[in-house]
Amino acid sequence: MNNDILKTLYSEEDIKQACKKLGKQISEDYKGKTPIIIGVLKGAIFFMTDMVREMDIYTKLDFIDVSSYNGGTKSSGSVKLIKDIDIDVNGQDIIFMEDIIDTGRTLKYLKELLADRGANSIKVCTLMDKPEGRVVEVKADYVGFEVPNEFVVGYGLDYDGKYRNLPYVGVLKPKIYSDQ
Ligand SMILES: O=P(O)(O)OC[C@H]1O[C@H](OP(=O)(O)OP(=O)(O)O)[C@H](O)[C@@H]1O
Ligand code: HPA
Ligand SMILES: [Mg+2]
Repeated sequence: MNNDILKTLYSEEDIKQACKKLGKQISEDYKGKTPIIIGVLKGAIFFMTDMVREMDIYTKLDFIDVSSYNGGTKSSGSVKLIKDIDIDVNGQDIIFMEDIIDTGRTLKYLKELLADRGANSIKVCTLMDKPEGRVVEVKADYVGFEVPNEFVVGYGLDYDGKYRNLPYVGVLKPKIYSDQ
């Protein structure tokens, strides 16, 4: 699997440091509150579990599963809800945990969904932001890294459902896409 990677963008250590920094910042901003942390499956699994353990505040955890890439490198343009959250978010403070914001479609969909359900506040924490990929306007509140306009894999992010379990984030060799 490591052989398919052209270059590493963020090492395990880089990611660990980013989680520490963001966790500290969120703990300060939400002091005295109990935000609901919603992990956006599947990409955000590792980032979420690492992030919440860097937070020194009470939290409640939930998950939502949405998909729009179907394992490929291009957004299908429509976001499909696969699994909803269980918690009633009315009047609650929400923090979405995302692995990446690219076109912005997923985040726009999620923010509108929870705003309609009466959330008190909705913020977004993402490991990576790819501003050049943006198609709809949406902003993250907490960002680990601003990434170049390349398709990245690892630490939760997939190509063809694979590479999520790489402990770092990298760029695939072009031959991997052209073989498909
Ligand atoms: O800003 P966008 O262009 O909407 O892209 C970002 C979203 O796309 C990926 O999810 P994907 O739909 O691939 O599902 P997955 O997390 O299960 O891989 C990623 O995990 C984000 O949730
Ligand atoms: O660069 C990416 N890599 C993996 N999944 C993604 N979903 C949106 N952008 C990406
Ligand atoms: Mg994906």
